[in-house]
Amino acid sequence: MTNMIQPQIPRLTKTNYDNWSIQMKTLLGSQDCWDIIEDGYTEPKNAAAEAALANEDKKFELYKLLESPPTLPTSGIRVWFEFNVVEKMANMIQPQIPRLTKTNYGNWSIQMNVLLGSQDCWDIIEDCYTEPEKAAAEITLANEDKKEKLATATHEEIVVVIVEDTEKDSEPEDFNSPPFASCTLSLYIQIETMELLSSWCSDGSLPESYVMPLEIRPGDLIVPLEKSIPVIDLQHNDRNNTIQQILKAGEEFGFFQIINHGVSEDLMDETMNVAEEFHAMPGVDKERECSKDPNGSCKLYTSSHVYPREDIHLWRDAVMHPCRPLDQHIQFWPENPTRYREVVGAYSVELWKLSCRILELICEGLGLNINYFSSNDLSQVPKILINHYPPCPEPSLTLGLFKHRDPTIITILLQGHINGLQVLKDGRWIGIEPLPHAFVVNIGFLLQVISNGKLNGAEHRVVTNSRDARTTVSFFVYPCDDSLIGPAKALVNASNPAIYKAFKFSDFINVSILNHDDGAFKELIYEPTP
Ligand SMILES: O=C(O)CCC(=O)C(=O)O
Ligand SMILES: [Fe+2]
Repeated sequence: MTNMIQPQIPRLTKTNYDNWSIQMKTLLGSQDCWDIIEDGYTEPKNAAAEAALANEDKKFELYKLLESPPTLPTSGIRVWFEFNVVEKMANMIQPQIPRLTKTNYGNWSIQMNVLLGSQDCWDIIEDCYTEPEKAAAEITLANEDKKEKLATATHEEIVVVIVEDTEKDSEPEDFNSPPFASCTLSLYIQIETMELLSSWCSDGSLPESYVMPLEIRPGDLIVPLEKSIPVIDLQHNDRNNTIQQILKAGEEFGFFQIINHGVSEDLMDETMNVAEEFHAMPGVDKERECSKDPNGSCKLYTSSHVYPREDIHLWRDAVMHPCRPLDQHIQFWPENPTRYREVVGAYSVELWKLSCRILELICEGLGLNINYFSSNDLSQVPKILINHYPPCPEPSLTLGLFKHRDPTIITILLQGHINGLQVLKDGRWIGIEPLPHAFVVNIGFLLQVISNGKLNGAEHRVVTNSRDARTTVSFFVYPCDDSLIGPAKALVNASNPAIYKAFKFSDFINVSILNHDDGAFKELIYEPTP
């Protein structure tokens, strides 16, 4: 990468690491790129990396590792040559990137260009990117089996090797085994592994990287399970009364539970069963089941979307995929457990109807047209997120999810029968009691903005426990990417001015995913002009 900025870069050798890294840092730092790299880079402590640094001959073995994927020390991340570095960098900026495949290079490269270009990074990457015609790249791209093995190998560390065409290189070439005859190793990066939590958590330890700073640890405090979160009966035949209850709960808590909501109890139970069965499968199988879409719409991850960027990890695994229109997405969902598509498909259809019904009630209560969402280019694209929080050896030290507001319009949660969800009310955490066959509904931050602050996209978090695994299914009601979100015009006037700026949803979601603190949200509040 640095070669394109300044061709005279020092080459990494066994003796010059410190000096080399300072120069690299200065060089890339001057292009505002170093912090992107730093997160993906770990000191070369790992045995494979050390060995390679200590012994020039070992470089050749690194190439060999890449030629024989089963021995590549990797775990769970698709790695192949420089593509993966580009993908990884893009992932840090925006997790919704398409995955490079044999057939989508043109489209992929345009999207990467836009994505990284927006961060002033593309021109740096471009020169280090090899067109897939080149032999080394072709071999990796052409062999889907190898990719599969790379993706599912379960060693502890990953070594990514960036190869560089050195035809013009004047140094003697001692790598003479095709297809690497014209390549030298210029840099290698060791990336922290992204092994699913459920693949190793039963060893009884809580690694340091899961220990939260004191101020956000849940501690040993017993949080009361509050009856005060309203439980609203949707069969109540006084529609006005139902609307008033929803608005009041949305203002005071941002959360409420609903019963008699019309979704069959059997379907709720079956959905929970397949969700649990999915997370109980071996990691390799989960990876395979979530890799059916070349554009990567079905995402399996651990902790958060941006695991490689995290200082601290969360005690959860997750799978997320879009679910509407169903016929455009269902073919990319897991086929195992065998009833996954049938059950989660039926569940998505029912939850879609339920979300429309709740939004209509809310619109009516706010004084908006009941078709506000469908008629304002806010057509919704819901996603299913299945969270899994395994039993945790030290629940007082870690979290299943950080305190956050959902970046949605609303969220409807099936939380099963295990406690864990807590909402922040007047500076105090209160637990949301699991009620059989109820749904937990919460106001998303987008609806807080649309309602101009009347409704509360409340902060919530998830704590773990040492006894029971907890699986939950969130139905996230998102607007489409290019929706413009801002206070509804009907709710704003001279005596009630807009308190939020309008923003494009896609701009917002990228920032909010990367910042689990409130920064992204605060940015959107109008500072009154003096
Ligand atoms: O798992 C839970 O209880 C809550 C999940 C949640 O807050 C989320 O997915 O945003
Ligand atoms: Fe949430």
